Amino acid sequence: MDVRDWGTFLLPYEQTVEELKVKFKTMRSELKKREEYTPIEFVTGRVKRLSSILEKAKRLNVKMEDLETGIEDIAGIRIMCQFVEDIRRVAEYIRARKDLEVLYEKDYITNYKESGYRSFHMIIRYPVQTALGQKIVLAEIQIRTLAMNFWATIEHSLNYKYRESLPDEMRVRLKTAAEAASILDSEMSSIREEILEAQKTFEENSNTTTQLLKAIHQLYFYHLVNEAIESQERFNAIWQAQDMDAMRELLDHVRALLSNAKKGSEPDGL
Ligand SMILES: Nc1nc2c(ncn2[C@@H]2O[C@H](COP(=O)(O)OP(=O)(O)OP(=O)(O)O)[C@@H](O)[C@H]2O)c(=O)[nH]1
Ligand SMILES: Nc1ncnc2c1ncn2[C@@H]1O[C@H](COP(=O)(O)OP(=O)(O)OP(=O)(O)O)[C@@H](O)[C@H]1O
Repeated sequence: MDVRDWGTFLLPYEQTVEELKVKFKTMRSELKKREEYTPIEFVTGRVKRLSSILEKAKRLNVKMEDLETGIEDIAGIRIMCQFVEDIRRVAEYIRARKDLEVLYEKDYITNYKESGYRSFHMIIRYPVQTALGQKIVLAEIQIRTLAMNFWATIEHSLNYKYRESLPDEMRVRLKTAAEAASILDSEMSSIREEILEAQKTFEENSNTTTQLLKAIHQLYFYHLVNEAIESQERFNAIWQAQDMDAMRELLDHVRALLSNAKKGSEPDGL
């Protein structure tokens, strides 16, 4: 292949990387709007450099005419997540998509590599629409946490610097660093559960408070002015003490008053 042929060979891969980046960045903003929390922190992508494709083809004994099937990561994107749990969720979203097909997965989180490398990989078939019609290309999606990414980026640069001859001592220290990154991820996961729990309790408490204030307001409509004033005063005291059990009790009490009043007469203005 001459230089011009390489340019056209890489075109569908460039298009694939651009499209996949847009799709997963869009997924990030959509999930943020829908659920206020997104498992995707950020997305990157790259087309493998020519020298790297040729070096890999040589290493894996892939013939030039078999590059499209023999090298699966010419197009690659990387999805970074805050927590390990998010990786499984993102993988589920990818499996459910109709615009790509997952060929196979490599779980380097459960089965981390000898180097200490951790990530979840998916090799996909992606149909890209070119001027000459549809072309199906292979692409790699790497999903990892911020800590895994930090480790892999440093390790990649060190390996690049030392080529094949990374000193043994360095290799061992990198492995230990990978363990440390994994512990960091576990720590963050346990904090995540606490945060989610706190958010849930906060939401429930805030719902009770809102319902109680609405119910007290309704007492006026039923001319239960004394009860409304008394409930408001009790609410103020409970609010000061942040006693949620008392808040729920008061809500039940006010609801009972309202239900009795409703049996009697229709409120003014309702
Ligand atoms: N930094 C770092 N990245 C790795 C390591 N192992 C795998 N990767 C990344 O994951 C990609 C796919 O790795 P593998 O699943 O081993 O894929 P492969 O195509 O069979 O083999 P290689 O790409 O030669 O490693 C690599 O191209 C790297 O981007 C590692 O030990 N360190
Ligand atoms: N799927 C991917 N998404 C985003 N960036 C990637 C992806 N795979 C590799 N990269 C990054 O692209 C750059 C070039 O990597 P390159 O493809 O040459 O090597 P590699 O994937 O690490 O190795 P290999 O040749 O063994 O596949 C590196 O910074 C690497 O971290």
